[in-house]
Amino acid sequence: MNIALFGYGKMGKMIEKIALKRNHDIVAKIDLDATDINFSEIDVAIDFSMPNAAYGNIKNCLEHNVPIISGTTGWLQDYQKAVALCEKNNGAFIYASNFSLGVNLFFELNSYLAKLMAPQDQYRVAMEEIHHTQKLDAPSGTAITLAEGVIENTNYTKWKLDSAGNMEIPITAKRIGDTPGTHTVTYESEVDSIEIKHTAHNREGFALGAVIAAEWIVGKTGVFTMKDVLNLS
Ligand SMILES: NC(=O)c1ccc[n+]([C@@H]2O[C@H](COP(=O)([O-])OP(=O)(O)OC[C@H]3O[C@@H](n4cnc5c(N)ncnc54)[C@H](O)[C@@H]3O)[C@@H](O)[C@H]2O)c1
Ligand SMILES: O=C(O)C1=N[C@H](C(=O)O)CCC1
Repeated sequence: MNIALFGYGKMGKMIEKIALKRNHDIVAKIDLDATDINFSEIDVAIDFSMPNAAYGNIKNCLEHNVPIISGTTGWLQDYQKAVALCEKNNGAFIYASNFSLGVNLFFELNSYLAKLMAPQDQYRVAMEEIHHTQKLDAPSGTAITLAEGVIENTNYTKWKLDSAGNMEIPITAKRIGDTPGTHTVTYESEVDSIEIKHTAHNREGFALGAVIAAEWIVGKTGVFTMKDVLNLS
Protein backbone atom coordinates (compact mmCIF):
# COMPACT_ATOMS: atom_id res chain seq x y z
CA MET A 1 0.00 0.00 0.00
CA ASN A 2 1.25 3.52 -0.77
CA ILE A 3 0.93 5.67 2.34
CA ALA A 4 1.28 9.46 2.68
CA LEU A 5 2.15 10.82 6.11
CA PHE A 6 0.74 14.22 7.07
CA GLY A 7 2.87 15.19 10.07
CA TYR A 8 6.34 13.74 10.47
CA GLY A 9 6.93 14.32 14.17
CA LYS A 10 7.01 11.75 16.98
CA MET A 11 3.99 9.82 15.67
CA GLY A 12 4.72 10.22 11.96
CA LYS A 13 8.16 8.66 12.48
CA MET A 14 6.77 5.77 14.56
CA ILE A 15 4.06 5.12 11.95
CA GLU A 16 6.69 5.06 9.19
CA LYS A 17 8.68 2.40 11.10
CA ILE A 18 5.63 0.18 11.59
CA ALA A 19 4.27 0.70 8.06
CA LEU A 20 7.64 -0.31 6.52
CA LYS A 21 7.72 -3.45 8.72
CA ARG A 22 4.27 -4.33 7.36
CA ASN A 23 5.60 -3.99 3.78
CA HIS A 24 3.97 -0.67 2.92
CA ASP A 25 5.67 2.19 1.07
CA ILE A 26 5.79 5.75 2.35
CA VAL A 27 5.34 7.81 -0.82
CA ALA A 28 5.03 11.26 0.81
CA LYS A 29 5.98 12.91 4.10
CA ILE A 30 4.26 16.25 4.48
CA ASP A 31 5.40 18.03 7.58
CA LEU A 32 4.40 21.62 6.97
CA ASP A 33 3.19 22.98 3.65
CA ALA A 34 1.11 20.64 1.55
CA THR A 35 2.55 21.69 -1.80
CA ASP A 36 3.49 19.37 -4.69
CA ILE A 37 1.65 16.31 -3.47
CA ASN A 38 1.06 13.66 -6.13
CA PHE A 39 -2.30 12.41 -4.87
CA SER A 40 -2.66 9.91 -7.70
CA GLU A 41 0.06 7.67 -6.18
CA ILE A 42 -1.42 7.67 -2.65
CA ASP A 43 -3.64 4.75 -1.54
CA VAL A 44 -4.25 6.16 1.94
CA ALA A 45 -3.13 9.14 4.04
CA ILE A 46 -2.39 9.19 7.76
CA ASP A 47 -2.54 12.53 9.57
CA PHE A 48 -0.80 13.02 12.91
CA SER A 49 -0.06 16.73 12.68
CA MET A 50 -1.25 19.63 14.80
CA PRO A 51 -4.64 20.88 15.99
CA ASN A 52 -4.59 23.88 13.60
CA ALA A 53 -3.47 21.72 10.62
CA ALA A 54 -5.58 18.56 10.81
CA TYR A 55 -8.78 19.80 9.17
CA GLY A 56 -6.88 21.33 6.21
CA ASN A 57 -5.04 18.04 5.64
CA ILE A 58 -8.26 16.01 5.86
CA LYS A 59 -10.00 18.39 3.44
CA ASN A 60 -7.12 18.23 0.98
CA CYS A 61 -7.18 14.40 0.96
CA LEU A 62 -10.97 14.08 0.71
CA GLU A 63 -11.07 16.57 -2.17
CA HIS A 64 -8.48 14.42 -4.00
CA ASN A 65 -10.38 11.17 -3.29
CA VAL A 66 -7.71 9.84 -0.95
CA PRO A 67 -8.96 7.93 2.14
CA ILE A 68 -7.66 9.55 5.32
CA ILE A 69 -7.00 8.40 8.88
CA SER A 70 -6.57 11.19 11.43
CA GLY A 71 -5.21 10.81 14.93
CA THR A 72 -4.57 14.49 15.53
CA THR A 73 -6.40 15.77 18.60
CA GLY A 74 -7.64 19.24 19.49
CA TRP A 75 -9.42 20.07 16.20
CA LEU A 76 -12.87 18.57 16.93
CA GLN A 77 -14.74 21.86 16.46
CA ASP A 78 -14.38 21.04 12.72
CA TYR A 79 -15.23 17.31 12.95
CA GLN A 80 -18.81 17.69 11.61
CA LYS A 81 -17.46 19.71 8.66
CA ALA A 82 -15.07 16.82 7.89
CA VAL A 83 -17.95 14.33 8.06
CA ALA A 84 -20.05 16.45 5.67
CA LEU A 85 -17.11 16.81 3.26
CA CYS A 86 -16.47 13.08 3.32
CA GLU A 87 -20.12 12.36 2.52
CA LYS A 88 -20.22 15.00 -0.23
CA ASN A 89 -17.11 13.52 -1.90
CA ASN A 90 -18.11 9.89 -1.33
CA GLY A 91 -14.81 9.53 0.48
CA ALA A 92 -13.46 7.51 3.39
CA PHE A 93 -12.41 8.95 6.75
CA ILE A 94 -11.60 7.81 10.29
CA TYR A 95 -10.81 10.02 13.25
CA ALA A 96 -9.86 8.37 16.54
CA SER A 97 -8.70 10.14 19.68
CA ASN A 98 -6.65 7.04 20.37
CA PHE A 99 -5.76 4.26 17.91
CA SER A 100 -4.32 1.73 20.37
CA LEU A 101 -6.12 -1.57 20.82
CA GLY A 102 -5.68 -1.31 24.61
CA VAL A 103 -7.34 2.10 24.83
CA ASN A 104 -10.20 1.02 22.57
CA LEU A 105 -10.83 -1.94 24.90
CA PHE A 106 -10.55 0.53 27.81
CA PHE A 107 -13.26 2.69 26.15
CA GLU A 108 -15.59 -0.35 26.19
CA LEU A 109 -14.75 -1.04 29.85
CA ASN A 110 -15.38 2.63 30.69
CA SER A 111 -18.85 2.55 29.07
CA TYR A 112 -19.74 -0.70 30.84
CA LEU A 113 -18.60 0.67 34.22
CA ALA A 114 -20.55 3.90 33.60
CA LYS A 115 -23.72 1.85 32.98
CA LEU A 116 -23.19 0.01 36.28
CA MET A 117 -22.54 3.26 38.16
CA ALA A 118 -25.46 5.22 36.65
CA PRO A 119 -27.95 4.33 39.43
CA GLN A 120 -25.33 4.68 42.23
CA ASP A 121 -25.80 8.31 43.33
CA GLN A 122 -23.33 8.01 46.22
CA TYR A 123 -20.36 7.97 43.77
CA ARG A 124 -18.84 10.97 41.93
CA VAL A 125 -16.79 10.41 38.80
CA ALA A 126 -13.50 12.18 37.98
CA MET A 127 -10.83 11.72 35.30
CA GLU A 128 -7.11 12.34 35.12
CA GLU A 129 -4.86 12.30 32.07
CA ILE A 130 -1.05 12.57 32.06
CA HIS A 131 1.00 13.31 28.92
CA HIS A 132 4.40 14.63 27.89
CA THR A 133 5.20 18.32 28.25
CA GLN A 134 5.14 18.99 24.45
CA LYS A 135 1.45 18.18 24.14
CA LEU A 136 -0.46 21.19 22.76
CA ASP A 137 -4.05 20.34 23.72
CA ALA A 138 -5.76 19.71 27.05
CA PRO A 139 -7.63 17.71 28.01
CA SER A 140 -6.41 14.90 25.77
CA GLY A 141 -8.66 13.61 23.01
CA THR A 142 -8.73 10.26 24.82
CA ALA A 143 -10.00 11.88 28.04
CA ILE A 144 -12.74 13.61 26.03
CA THR A 145 -13.80 10.26 24.50
CA LEU A 146 -13.83 8.71 28.00
CA ALA A 147 -15.98 11.57 29.30
CA GLU A 148 -18.36 11.15 26.35
CA GLY A 149 -18.63 7.44 27.24
CA VAL A 150 -19.71 8.37 30.78
CA ILE A 151 -22.12 11.07 29.56
CA GLU A 152 -23.81 8.61 27.14
CA ASN A 153 -24.46 6.12 29.94
CA THR A 154 -25.22 8.25 33.03
CA ASN A 155 -26.91 11.52 34.05
CA TYR A 156 -23.67 13.49 33.76
CA THR A 157 -24.19 16.27 31.22
CA LYS A 158 -20.72 17.58 30.31
CA TRP A 159 -17.02 17.54 31.14
CA LYS A 160 -14.88 20.42 32.38
CA LEU A 161 -11.15 20.92 32.80
CA ASP A 162 -10.25 20.97 36.53
CA SER A 163 -13.17 21.90 38.77
CA ALA A 164 -16.69 20.93 37.75
CA GLY A 165 -20.23 21.71 38.90
CA ASN A 166 -22.99 19.29 39.74
CA MET A 167 -23.38 16.56 37.12
CA GLU A 168 -20.23 17.74 35.31
CA ILE A 169 -17.16 15.50 34.97
CA PRO A 170 -13.93 17.12 36.20
CA ILE A 171 -10.87 16.27 34.07
CA THR A 172 -7.40 16.96 35.45
CA ALA A 173 -4.65 17.27 32.80
CA LYS A 174 -1.05 16.84 33.94
CA ARG A 175 2.08 17.32 31.77
CA ILE A 176 5.04 15.31 33.06
CA GLY A 177 8.32 14.50 31.26
CA ASP A 178 7.88 12.26 28.20
CA THR A 179 4.77 10.38 29.46
CA PRO A 180 3.20 8.73 26.35
CA GLY A 181 -0.35 8.74 27.83
CA THR A 182 -1.99 7.64 31.09
CA HIS A 183 -5.74 7.85 31.71
CA THR A 184 -7.59 7.15 34.95
CA VAL A 185 -11.33 7.14 35.61
CA THR A 186 -12.30 7.16 39.30
CA TYR A 187 -15.66 6.83 41.04
CA GLU A 188 -15.40 8.04 44.63
CA SER A 189 -17.84 7.62 47.51
CA GLU A 190 -17.53 8.32 51.24
CA VAL A 191 -16.54 4.70 51.88
CA ASP A 192 -14.51 3.58 48.86
CA SER A 193 -13.16 4.27 45.37
CA ILE A 194 -13.36 2.35 42.11
CA GLU A 195 -10.63 3.13 39.60
CA ILE A 196 -9.82 1.98 36.07
CA LYS A 197 -6.56 3.01 34.43
CA HIS A 198 -4.79 2.65 31.08
CA THR A 199 -1.05 3.30 30.84
CA ALA A 200 0.71 3.47 27.47
CA HIS A 201 4.33 2.36 27.85
CA ASN A 202 5.37 3.92 24.52
CA ARG A 203 3.82 5.20 21.24
CA GLU A 204 3.90 1.90 19.34
CA GLY A 205 0.32 0.92 20.15
CA PHE A 206 -1.04 4.21 18.76
CA ALA A 207 1.03 3.85 15.58
CA LEU A 208 0.18 0.20 14.96
CA GLY A 209 -3.54 0.96 15.40
CA ALA A 210 -3.30 3.79 12.86
CA VAL A 211 -1.60 1.54 10.28
CA ILE A 212 -4.21 -1.20 10.86
CA ALA A 213 -6.97 1.40 10.36
CA ALA A 214 -5.28 2.55 7.12
CA GLU A 215 -5.10 -1.04 5.83
CA TRP A 216 -8.77 -1.55 6.76
CA ILE A 217 -10.19 1.60 5.12
CA VAL A 218 -8.77 1.17 1.61
CA GLY A 219 -11.62 0.30 -0.79
CA LYS A 220 -14.33 1.47 1.64
CA THR A 221 -16.58 4.53 1.52
CA GLY A 222 -17.90 6.35 4.59
CA VAL A 223 -17.08 7.82 7.97
CA PHE A 224 -15.87 5.15 10.38
CA THR A 225 -14.48 4.77 13.90
CA MET A 226 -12.05 2.37 15.56
CA LYS A 227 -15.09 0.40 16.75
CA ASP A 228 -15.68 -0.51 13.10
CA VAL A 229 -12.02 -1.34 12.49
CA LEU A 230 -11.71 -3.53 15.58
CA ASN A 231 -15.20 -5.00 15.24
CA LEU A 232 -16.20 -3.78 18.72
CA SER A 233 -19.66 -2.46 17.74
N1 LIG B 1 -5.00 9.30 18.11
C1 LIG B 1 -3.91 8.78 18.67
O1 LIG B 1 -3.81 7.55 18.88
C2 LIG B 1 -2.76 9.69 19.00
C3 LIG B 1 -1.57 9.19 19.54
C4 LIG B 1 -0.50 10.07 19.73
C5 LIG B 1 -0.62 11.39 19.37
N2 LIG B 1 -1.80 11.84 18.87
C6 LIG B 1 -1.96 13.21 18.38
O2 LIG B 1 -1.29 13.30 17.15
C7 LIG B 1 -0.81 14.62 16.93
C8 LIG B 1 0.70 14.55 16.62
O3 LIG B 1 1.39 14.02 17.72
P1 LIG B 1 2.99 13.96 17.72
O4 LIG B 1 3.35 13.47 19.08
O5 LIG B 1 3.50 13.26 16.52
O6 LIG B 1 3.32 15.52 17.63
P2 LIG B 1 4.67 16.20 17.04
O7 LIG B 1 4.62 17.61 17.50
O8 LIG B 1 5.84 15.36 17.39
O9 LIG B 1 4.46 16.13 15.45
C9 LIG B 1 3.55 16.92 14.77
C10 LIG B 1 4.17 17.29 13.43
O10 LIG B 1 3.19 17.93 12.62
C11 LIG B 1 3.89 18.87 11.80
N3 LIG B 1 2.97 19.83 11.19
C12 LIG B 1 2.65 21.10 11.57
N4 LIG B 1 1.79 21.64 10.70
C13 LIG B 1 1.58 20.73 9.72
C14 LIG B 1 0.80 20.70 8.53
N5 LIG B 1 0.06 21.75 8.13
N6 LIG B 1 0.78 19.53 7.81
C15 LIG B 1 1.51 18.47 8.17
N7 LIG B 1 2.30 18.46 9.27
C16 LIG B 1 2.32 19.56 10.04
C17 LIG B 1 4.91 19.49 12.75
O11 LIG B 1 5.95 20.13 12.02
C18 LIG B 1 5.36 18.25 13.54
O12 LIG B 1 6.52 17.67 12.97
C19 LIG B 1 -1.17 15.39 18.21
O13 LIG B 1 -2.39 16.07 17.99
C20 LIG B 1 -1.39 14.29 19.24
O14 LIG B 1 -2.29 14.68 20.25
C21 LIG B 1 -2.85 11.02 18.70
O1 LIG C 1 0.96 12.28 22.70
C1 LIG C 1 -0.18 12.74 22.51
O2 LIG C 1 -0.38 13.93 22.24
C2 LIG C 1 -1.35 11.82 22.60
N1 LIG C 1 -2.50 12.27 22.18
C3 LIG C 1 -3.72 11.54 22.14
C4 LIG C 1 -4.78 12.20 23.01
O3 LIG C 1 -4.84 13.44 23.04
O4 LIG C 1 -5.58 11.49 23.63
C5 LIG C 1 -3.55 10.07 22.42
C6 LIG C 1 -2.49 9.78 23.44
C7 LIG C 1 -1.16 10.43 23.09
